[in-house]
Amino acid sequence: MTTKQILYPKGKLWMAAIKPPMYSVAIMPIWVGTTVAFAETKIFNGAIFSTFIAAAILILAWENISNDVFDSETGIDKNKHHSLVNLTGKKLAVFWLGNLCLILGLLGILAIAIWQQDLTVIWLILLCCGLGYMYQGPPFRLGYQGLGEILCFFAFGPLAVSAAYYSQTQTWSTTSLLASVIVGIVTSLILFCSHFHQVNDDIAAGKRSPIVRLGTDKGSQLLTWFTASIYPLSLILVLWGVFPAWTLLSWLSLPSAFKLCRHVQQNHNQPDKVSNCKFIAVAVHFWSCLLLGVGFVL
Ligand SMILES: C/C(=C\COP(=O)(O)OP(=O)(O)O)CCC[C@H](C)CCC[C@H](C)CCCC(C)C
Ligand SMILES: O=C(O)C1=CC(=O)c2ccccc2C1=O
Repeated sequence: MTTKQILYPKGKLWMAAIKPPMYSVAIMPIWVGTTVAFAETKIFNGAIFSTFIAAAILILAWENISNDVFDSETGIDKNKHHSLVNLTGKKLAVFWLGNLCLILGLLGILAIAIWQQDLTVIWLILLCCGLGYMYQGPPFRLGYQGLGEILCFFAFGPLAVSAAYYSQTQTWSTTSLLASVIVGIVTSLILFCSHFHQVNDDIAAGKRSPIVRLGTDKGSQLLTWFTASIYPLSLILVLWGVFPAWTLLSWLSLPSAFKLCRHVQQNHNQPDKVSNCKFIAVAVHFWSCLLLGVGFVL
């Protein structure tokens, strides 16, 4: 048994590599776009919804698998034992597994486009994939410049939510666009949180993540402001009559939001303690988006 295996049980490393909780990030834009479409038009196509969810999961799998491949080339993942490339030692196989996921995911989206006899959805999702590639792939690697959160906001927010809305209705909606701002913000919070414990590795590999740029203290303050922003935003939209009152159910994510901000404020400069904050952010994302969608359906 190697030292690595003694310190990190293989099963746990594989779970960390596959990141099951992260896949709610792919599901929620489709959920929110579809529920807004149902609220406004009473249209719901279950086959399109389930195909879109499966395709979104496959596309996010591609993003994560290829992230391990591209990061293995810059040396940034040399201490990341749960990188698929480090776990298997088979970079090429991992690369093609990622590509297979992408092809299958895009075939799902193509099926929706053919169903609709309209290529709009596929163009929107190709744009999302382009942003995903630019985040990590050469020659762009925009995540290394600290631009990942902006790409993440547009990919999982306006683009993915509008694509889901369009896949049901073949029209556009201002309400869906406004809901997508909330989805985009909470998704970017997850990415922002993922940098706190990686500052040293990021600096060593030349990655200027927002936390490397700002420092962990200012980063924890910014996190609090952005996390807090989604609650008054949804309240204003309800008071303006844009969102139904039931969407305030998303405020039930407040306990997770408080936990996230408190945890990061207390531990921002202690990598071992702050490393789990990404998963608290996933809980904020999950509950706020799930309940926002429920609020549109009720
Ligand atoms: C792979 C992502 C983050 C991991 O970043 P990092 O390298 O810091 O992580 P490790 O420490 O684990 O190595 C997420 C990046 C998100 C990206 C900016 C945008 C992705 C767009 C998706 C491809 C779009 C999916 C659309 C779907 C919902 C239809
Ligand atoms: O592994 C990660 O850190 C992330 C993976 C991922 O798919 C994702 C998607 C959207 C926002 C953030 C993240 C991650 O942080």
